[in-house]
Amino acid sequence: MLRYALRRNIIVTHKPTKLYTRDTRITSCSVVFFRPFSQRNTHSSTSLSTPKFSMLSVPSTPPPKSKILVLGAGNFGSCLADHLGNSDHDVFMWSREAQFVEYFNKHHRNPDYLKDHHFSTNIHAVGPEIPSKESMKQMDVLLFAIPTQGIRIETNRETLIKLQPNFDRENLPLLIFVNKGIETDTQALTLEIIADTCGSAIARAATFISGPSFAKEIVRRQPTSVSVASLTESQAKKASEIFHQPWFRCYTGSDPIGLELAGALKNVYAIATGLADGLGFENNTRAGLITRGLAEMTRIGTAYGASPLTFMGLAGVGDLFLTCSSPTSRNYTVGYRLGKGEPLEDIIKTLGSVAEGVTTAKGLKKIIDEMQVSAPLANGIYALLYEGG
Ligand SMILES: NC(=O)c1ccc[n+]([C@@H]2O[C@H](COP(=O)([O-])OP(=O)(O)OC[C@H]3O[C@@H](n4cnc5c(N)ncnc54)[C@H](O)[C@@H]3O)[C@@H](O)[C@H]2O)c1
Ligand SMILES: O=P(O)(O)OC[C@H](O)CO
Repeated sequence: MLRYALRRNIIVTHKPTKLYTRDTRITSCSVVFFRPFSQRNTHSSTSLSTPKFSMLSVPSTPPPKSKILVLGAGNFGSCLADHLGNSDHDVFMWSREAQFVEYFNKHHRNPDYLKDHHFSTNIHAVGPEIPSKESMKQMDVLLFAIPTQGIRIETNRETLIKLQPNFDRENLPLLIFVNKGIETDTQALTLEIIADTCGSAIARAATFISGPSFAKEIVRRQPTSVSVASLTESQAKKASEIFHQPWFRCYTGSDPIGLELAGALKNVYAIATGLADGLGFENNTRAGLITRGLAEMTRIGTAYGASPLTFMGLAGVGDLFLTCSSPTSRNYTVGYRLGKGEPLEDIIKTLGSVAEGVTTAKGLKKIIDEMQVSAPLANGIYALLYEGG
């Protein structure tokens, strides 16, 4: 396990508010360091610091109006842009497609996703060029809603690489990430991808939001609760205030790694429950799979250095329960259609949207093999997707 940690250069610190670099000789070091695996207790929760979760009270005065740039105009990016626009912020939504930008600004509709929804007029679409240094300087918040991994390329990494020369490093905006996945080839979480591409100072400024949150329901103002975590709790609090509304509740914590892992792993277990449903198994089976999935993701997360309690919260069991039990989930749908006998390639081609569990299952397989964690469900899903069953 230590070998794994060193290869990946990830060490979880006991003080989650700081990021350290291992080797001060590497001045431009972009590696995020956490507590050494050798100091981790992989089975017991008692030695792990408990992230502080606090219920954020609804602010008595609305948060100041922020300038927010949302990167990614898919289901989740446009749904969150809508929520923020309706919360009176000035929202800019970047898309890499010129046609989208033109269409959205004319009709306030998304031609590809959430097609029935009329979006907030506080949103202005921008692109397809990568946002300039000047425009980035004016932003209080950058919200990344781009998938971790495309079918062939690492989409989040690609965007960060292009964007990073344009950051105003003296005056960083709040950086918020909502993607839920593990990069296939590197097995990196987003916090590591940010550190790799932009450096540890920018990784320190990152905040993560995760929890049971279908875009389709958020645009209809269905009450939704999410967890918000960053290495410094003040940033998580700031992000919460920007998003918080009576129908959109944010709970802050300080276990970004646990939150990220929970969000990524639940997608793999949703493929498993979808598969069982597609094969004709009933409620007992699904409940058993969700419960064993929760045990498995907690085991993997704990071995990774995350707090097991994070998996008991909104980003863990909350999102696992949602995703594993609803056909609204794309990951569940992939599993369901596999269970009905459709080939994976056809499902991916026709799904029309990302199902991060498919690529995450591949990255996760390497992680569980190297860490030697017992994960029969994740192994089974990997075998089904990539080894012909
Ligand atoms: N949809 C939801 O309900 C939901 C909820 C919570 C979290 N998420 C997570 O948010 C992330 C985005 O999901 P989504 O539902 O919006 O996906 P989506 O498939 O609906 O949209 C993805 C968007 O990203 C854009 N994109 C893809 N590759 C890109 C690249 N290289 N550069 C720039 N843009 C690129 C696409 O053009 C598209 O607009 C995923 O990690 C997902 O797990 C989604
Ligand atoms: O449609 P899915 O399976 O990507 O799930 C969407 C969200 O992650 C649910 O919280």
